[in-house]
Order: sequence, then structure tokens, then C-alpha cells
Amino acid sequence: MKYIIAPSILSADFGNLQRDIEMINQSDADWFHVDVMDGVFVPNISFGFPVMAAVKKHAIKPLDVHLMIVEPDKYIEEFAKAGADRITVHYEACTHLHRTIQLIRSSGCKAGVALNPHTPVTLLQDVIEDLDLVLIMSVNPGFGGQAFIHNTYKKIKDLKTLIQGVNENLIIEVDGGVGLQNIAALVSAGANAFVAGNAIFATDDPTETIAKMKQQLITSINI
Ligand SMILES: O=C(CO)[C@H](O)[C@H](O)COP(=O)(O)O
Ligand SMILES: [Fe+2]
Repeated sequence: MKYIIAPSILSADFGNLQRDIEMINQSDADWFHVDVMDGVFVPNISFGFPVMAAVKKHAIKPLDVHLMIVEPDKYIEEFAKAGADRITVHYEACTHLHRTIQLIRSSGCKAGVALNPHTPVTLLQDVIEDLDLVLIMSVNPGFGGQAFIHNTYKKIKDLKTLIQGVNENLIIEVDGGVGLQNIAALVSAGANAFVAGNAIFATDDPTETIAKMKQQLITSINI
């Protein structure tokens, strides 16, 4: 099983975006986490296709696109064209989730579903075999820099149970309030991909913080 660090560019300095992209390129990080917010599904607006295409132009690692938008079906093809490698939609935003997953797959991307803190993992039971990734929101979506919700550990364990014998290669991604203080405990619970915005970009040396997170991962796996 591969373990992934995905810095969220939501916390990057948009005035120095290319510098921050290069930092991630040169670091121990594995993916770019790209948070798209529409001001409807979440009470915030981040950025759309032009910014994503600009990131793609410079990024040498895969783009992990987290869509916090209503009616994602309308835009999946365009996100794929703008350079998404993985597209994750919210369970709460999809009326026909199975169709949406098919759409992501047919656009050539890996498919993920994100769950808000109040949404139980059991609701994914009938699509779990069709997924590459489940993103467990460990904060309420919409903003970086929020406090981690402790119930996330239980949800990771519930998801581990759900995928047993069905889709054991599924990536379990945790997003929100993740950093050096909890990454080891999240690995022990069963997560294998870690999004971090504030915990990386609010430090004096983001490259060093990513290296420390990776080191914590390696240490936790080998215990
Ligand atoms: O999806 C998100 C917000 O909705 C972000 O990916 C997440 O909040 C990362 O930021 P931080 O690590 O600062 O909590
Ligand atoms: Fe995110």
C-alpha cells in the first residue's frame, strides 16, 4: 500500500503560486490537492478551470481534485481536460452518484467520493466496488485551517470494515486539520492519503514540514 501526502494549494500564496507549485514539485509530497468551491455547496468560493490549468502547466505530480460543488456532472469532462488525475465529488451533492462515478471514469480519471462529517460511510456500500478513493472530511468543508474532528477515527475504521474483501485497495484519504500532530494516529486507524493545507503552508519551511510528515508516515508504517 502506498502512502500519500497531498498538500492543499488552497493554503498556498496565490500571488506566488508558481513558487509554491515548485516547492511541492521538489518536496516529498505525492499529489497536489486542488479544492474547488462554488459558494453554493460550501460557503466559500476558491477557484476554477483557469487556475487549475495553470497549476497543471507547472505541476509534475498528479492533481487530486476535490469538487465542493453542486451538480458536478456538468463539469467533470472539463475538469478532466484541465488536467485532473483524480476527481472526488461529494456524496451530499450527487443525486445519481453511480452515474457520476461512471462519468468520472469515462473521462479517464480515477473516481473518489467525499463524505461530510455527518455522513456515515455505510451509505457508500452499494458503490464501494466502483471507487478508487473515499475522502473522509475531518472538518466541515469550505475553509482551510479548521480544527480536526475526532469522530474521523471511527469513520476510518468503519470504512476499513466496509471495504474488507470487496475493495481492499481503496485509498482512504483524510482532509482537514491534518498535520504532524495526528498523522501517525490516522495511519494506525487505517488512512493512507493525507491532505494538509495550513499545517504545511503556515510553517516557516513547508518543504521541511512535508519531509517530517513523510518521515512520520514511514515510522508509523514500520512500527
Ligand atoms: O477541502 C478542504 C476544505 O474544505 C481542504 O482540503 C482542507 O481544509 C485542507 O486544509 P487544512 O489542512 O488547512 O485543514
Ligand atoms: Fe479538500
